[in-house]
Amino acid sequence: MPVPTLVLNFGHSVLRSLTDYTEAASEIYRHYRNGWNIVAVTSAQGDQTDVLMAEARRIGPEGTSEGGGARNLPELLQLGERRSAALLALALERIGAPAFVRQARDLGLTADGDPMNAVLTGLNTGQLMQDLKDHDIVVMPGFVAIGEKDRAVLLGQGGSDLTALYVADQLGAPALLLKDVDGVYDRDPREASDQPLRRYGRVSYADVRRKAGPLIASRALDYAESTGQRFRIGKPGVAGSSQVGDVSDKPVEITSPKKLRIAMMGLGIVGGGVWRRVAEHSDRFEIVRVMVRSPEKYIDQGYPEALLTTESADLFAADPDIFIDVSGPIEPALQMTRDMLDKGVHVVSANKQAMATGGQALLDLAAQSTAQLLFSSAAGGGMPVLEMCIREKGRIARVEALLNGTTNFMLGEMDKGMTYDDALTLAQDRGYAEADPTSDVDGHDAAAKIRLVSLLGFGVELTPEQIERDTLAQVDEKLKPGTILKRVARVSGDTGKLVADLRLRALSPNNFLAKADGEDAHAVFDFTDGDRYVIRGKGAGRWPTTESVMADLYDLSNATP
Ligand SMILES: NC(=O)c1ccc[n+]([C@@H]2O[C@H](COP(=O)([O-])OP(=O)(O)OC[C@H]3O[C@@H](n4cnc5c(N)ncnc54)[C@H](O)[C@@H]3O)[C@@H](O)[C@H]2O)c1
Ligand SMILES: N[C@@H](CCO)C(=O)O
Repeated sequence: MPVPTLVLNFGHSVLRSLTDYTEAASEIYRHYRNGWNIVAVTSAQGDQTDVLMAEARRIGPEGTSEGGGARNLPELLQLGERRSAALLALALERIGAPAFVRQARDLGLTADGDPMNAVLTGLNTGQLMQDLKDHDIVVMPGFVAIGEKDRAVLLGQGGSDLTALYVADQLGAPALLLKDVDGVYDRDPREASDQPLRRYGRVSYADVRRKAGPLIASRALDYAESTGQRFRIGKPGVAGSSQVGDVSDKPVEITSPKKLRIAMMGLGIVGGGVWRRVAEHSDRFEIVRVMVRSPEKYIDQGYPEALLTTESADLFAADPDIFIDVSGPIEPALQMTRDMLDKGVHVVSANKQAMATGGQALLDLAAQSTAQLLFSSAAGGGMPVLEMCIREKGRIARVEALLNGTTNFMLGEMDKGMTYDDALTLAQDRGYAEADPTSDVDGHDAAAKIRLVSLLGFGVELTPEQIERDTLAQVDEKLKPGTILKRVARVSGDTGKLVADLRLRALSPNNFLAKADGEDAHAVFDFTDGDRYVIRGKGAGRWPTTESVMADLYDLSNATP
């Protein structure tokens, strides 16, 4: 079965500053981890199109305007959307999400008529489907298509909404247009009024025109109505949205999400990343206390002394809604996780050793608690391997995966001629390795992740001793000419008999796992019905791991009334 595709459009209103591209990448990642392939269509940032237009007026022929007068104007004006696509792809790359930029020409997106207001006529859906199969996420500029004589043409005002709706329609995929409002309201939210604002769950094309004219370009709305296409309008990071179609429901008042109080343990590579990203979302989250071993070290780095503590009791006393564990050792992390769940505090953990040791008993405790236990970042870094396990449990026959970023990175560097020691030092410098990196090289780290895959994907608890493993010291004896060496985690079987190991395997260069570069993580899931899914991401590092923690935080925020 092909992976379902979702088309997202990032409008001008959500691409105002460079930071907004980070938010857009997060939005894409959250959908990707939920099992979607993504086509992300970009608008230009802020007023980029106006800036380009002003340049054209200065340099171009007399009479150059949005209405026409210069045949080469589309070549210039398309650059805003193309720049946006490249920036978004870079933001995705930073968090380790797979991303491939495609231009209208590559995808055979064609249009006819007025070069400033052209009408879309075709898309090479076969090419786009292939790109999605190969890369999972395709980023493309909106607003531009290829017209007569292979020249660029533009789609008029709000053209990227139209691009997204057209592409979604051609693929038979759902579309979500992302704006700075989380749906269609009964009046423009910018208008001052003492009446409460109400959002539509479902809203008709006619009501969108009547109540929310500036929200979506009329050409895009006309296109959807003429083809009977339903689509959603929403806001990055917010679960609620409005579905545009034939009918309207009664709009309802929406309350803003409660600001969640966070107590955190650990402020290292991952903790430092989480701190910064949470600070960018001060409307949704607030860090109220952080437990570290040596506060002086963090005060020197500029963290506020008043928030730091060495005492776990202070974290409980801070009355948090969420406990984030980004420490390394099993204890006190595991006991604190249990105690927090007992108190009804949600837990987000990156601590794979604590989660694997807690095992089924910890999951049972969480199931009895009013709070949730989320630990997506504990395995695979930014690769959503545990999400896939949870989603597909009961259907999985075998998982093959690269689950340790440090060793994958080291194998790549050693293959290029670096020594084992230098490769390990570099992995540590880049923040991939554990505090004690023997855990990475001897397979202890990957074994904990294999235990989490077994637990969530197969419902089986394995002990570390049940996982046979090769250490990285065995590289020379395993390498074969013409092959690529990877240390592959493998889990297969069923609840009756599950077999798991971690082996250095000499793979053919065509093998999907062999194509993972550097700290990349790849995983192949084979299902009992013969289906196969592959997923990718970065297996380690500050930003990919932070993104995974942030996605768990957003899930909690969106689920909290
Ligand atoms: N670095 C990565 O790429 C990555 C990826 C996924 C998961 N993880 C996991 O995330 C966690 C943190 O990793 P990191 O790379 O940030 O490690 P790090 O060594 O950079 O940071 C660990 C932090 O935990 C603190 N800490 C440890 N024990 C503590 C205790 N008892 N009380 C208070 N603070 C304590 C340390 O002082 C430090 O601030 C680990 O469990 C790791 O396995 C790391
Ligand atoms: N040290 C771990 C961090 C991610 O869990 C790795 O290299 O994979």
